[in-house]
Amino acid sequence: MKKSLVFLTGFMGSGKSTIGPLLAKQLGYGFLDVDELIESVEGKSIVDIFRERGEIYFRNIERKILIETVLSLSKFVVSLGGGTVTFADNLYLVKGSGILIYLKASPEVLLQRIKYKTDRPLLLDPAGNVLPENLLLERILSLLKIREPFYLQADFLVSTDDKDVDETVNEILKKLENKIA
Ligand SMILES: Nc1ncnc2c1ncn2[C@@H]1O[C@H](COP(=O)(O)OP(=O)(O)O)[C@@H](O)[C@H]1O
Ligand SMILES: O=C(O)C1=C[C@@H](OP(=O)(O)O)[C@@H](O)[C@H](O)C1
Ligand SMILES: [Mg+2]
Repeated sequence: MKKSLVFLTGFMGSGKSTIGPLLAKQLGYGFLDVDELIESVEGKSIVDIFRERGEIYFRNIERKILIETVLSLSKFVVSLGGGTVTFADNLYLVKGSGILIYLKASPEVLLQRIKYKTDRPLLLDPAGNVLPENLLLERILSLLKIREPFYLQADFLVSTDDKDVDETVNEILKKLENKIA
């Protein structure tokens, strides 16, 4: 059966939030970024939510928004957070409602894309500072090891390492042909 909901998953920095709106425009679909919705519902940044309430609180909000708002959308591209499909049975809920695409990037490319970013609490030190490059790469490698088995359950993956944003969008469009309503 053809679906009308497209989800982007992948590690932090893989490009979900960048590619999502461009893909939606090409498909004539709406666009939603789960992290942006969480920030607007909570009235604070992801960093502040993690700092003030902790990761489990964040995961429960993320899951509630997924179930109550996101899964019933139609003709939407949804950029998930990098941890969404790794928590509880979110992966199965997502796959049951739409097409899941894994935006894959190598650890080295991820490192280059995220090394100066301060908006991802899981990549900061306990004081909230950016990690030095060697420790950041270690963090990426250890998280990827746990998470990639989840990402690999996507309907298909697109490698983004050697592509610019437009090439990535075009490859997704090609792979989605005949699969969506
Ligand atoms: N080929 C590419 N695809 C996606 N993002 C890229 C690419 N090359 C560089 N970038 C940059 O990498 C970052 C990806 O961040 P973002 O889209 O927020 O990722 P995510 O939402 O997956 O964490 C952005 O700063 C984007 O400009
Ligand atoms: O990987 C994760 O657990 C997270 C990824 C982030 O989203 P991006 O993948 O869009 O950076 C955001 O949801 C939060 O910081 C947690
Ligand atoms: Mg994002």
